[in-house]
Amino acid sequence: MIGRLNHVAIAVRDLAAASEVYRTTLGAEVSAPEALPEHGVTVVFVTLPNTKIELLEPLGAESPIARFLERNPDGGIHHVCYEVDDIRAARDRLVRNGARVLGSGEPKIGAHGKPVLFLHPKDFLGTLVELEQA
Ligand SMILES: CC[C@@H](C(=O)O)C(=O)SCCNC(=O)CCNC(=O)[C@H](O)C(C)(C)COP(=O)(O)OP(=O)(O)OC[C@H]1O[C@@H](n2cnc3c(N)ncnc32)[C@H](O)[C@@H]1OP(=O)(O)O
Ligand SMILES: [Co+2]
Repeated sequence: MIGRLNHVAIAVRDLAAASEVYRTTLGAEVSAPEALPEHGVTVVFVTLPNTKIELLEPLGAESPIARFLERNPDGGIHHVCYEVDDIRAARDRLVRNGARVLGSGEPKIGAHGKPVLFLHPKDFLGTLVELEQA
């Protein structure tokens, strides 16, 4: 069911400093920051030849990454995102198999303008999983 690895997300406290690490120290192409209030994050994407790295900074009091950063003050890998051909069919199959879909269960539009869903980390080996419509 899952296809390509779309991105690996890293939660950070300071997006400008994190972007500089990827741009200058690692020599990568880093996008301009984009605020996504509906997701409670500001994001930049690092483009790699085979996938992307998503750097996330909390946005707003209700950010879903706030507690993660309290537990991991230096930042850390927050989620992996896999592409699926049909996100609603994937969700229905996962729910039938007992996985927990986070939030309302309805896909939201993600950072690439495509529908996304999140799956509970406790159901996937301690890793938060994002699904994105291919
Ligand atoms: C940029 C837009 C979009 C895109 O298009 O790419 C994005 O990526 S948005 C990214 C941010 N959005 C989300 O993460 C939405 C889904 N996330 C959530 O709903 C919450 O973050 C969460 C997964 C429910 C966790 O919320 P939190 O407040 O941290 O809950 P708890 O403190 O109760 O944690 C419960 C339990 O789960 C462990 N946990 C939490 N986060 C992670 C994580 N990222 N990876 C692995 N494990 C995680 C946490 O440690 C708790 O475990 P125990 O202590 O053992 O109970
Ligand atoms: Co993501």
